[in-house]
Amino acid sequence: MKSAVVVFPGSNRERDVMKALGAVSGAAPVAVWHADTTLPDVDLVVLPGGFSYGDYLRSGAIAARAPIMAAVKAHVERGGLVIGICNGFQILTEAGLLPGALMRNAGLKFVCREVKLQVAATDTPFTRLYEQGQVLRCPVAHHDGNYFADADTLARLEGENRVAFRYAEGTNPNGSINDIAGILSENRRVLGMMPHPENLIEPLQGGLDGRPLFESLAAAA
Ligand SMILES: NC(=O)CC[C@H](N)C(=O)O
Repeated sequence: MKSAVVVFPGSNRERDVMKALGAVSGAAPVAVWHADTTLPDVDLVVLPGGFSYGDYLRSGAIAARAPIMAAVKAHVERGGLVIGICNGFQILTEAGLLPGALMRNAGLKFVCREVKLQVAATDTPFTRLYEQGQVLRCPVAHHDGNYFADADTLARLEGENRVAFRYAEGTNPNGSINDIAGILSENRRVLGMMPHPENLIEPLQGGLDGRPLFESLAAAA
């Protein structure tokens, strides 16, 4: 699987996700700078976690207008795979590539802890190696993770089975509507999620629950 990881000023999880992709797929991802205007020929584009442009204006709002994003949109239009993790999810909603918005956490505090995630959809290139309903451990670290969408959008997401992950067992850390932790685009090739699967891919990190996501991608591409 060929992949590119977009680095913005203030990204801080790009190394984690590059390591996860390299370890699972055997191919080192290419780092692409936000000011670049073209992507290399890749199957997967990753928008990593962090604090792009210092989270000024709104988390992800400035990054969504960075020069590289036109190439990311063209990649999506070609049916390419994209995953946005945490700040990457915020960037995808701000860019209009996924519906809804990530608001300030309901508790108005930054949360950095482990949650439980339930796999809500397995017919996706990101989750096919999980079991439907499987509960995973996964870390979160954010202040703007409170997913919101209007009633029509929510009905559509639920009706089209586009919720990939939900917070499980009362662990919703941010007030997200319907316990939504991650959603898919209409063609199921773009995933945005707040938790960090790249931080549970080897025993040294305390678990392997994030690994099947990267293995699913490696098998899909
Ligand atoms: N870990 C992250 O990607 C943080 C995301 C975002 N900047 C927030 O705090 O909401």
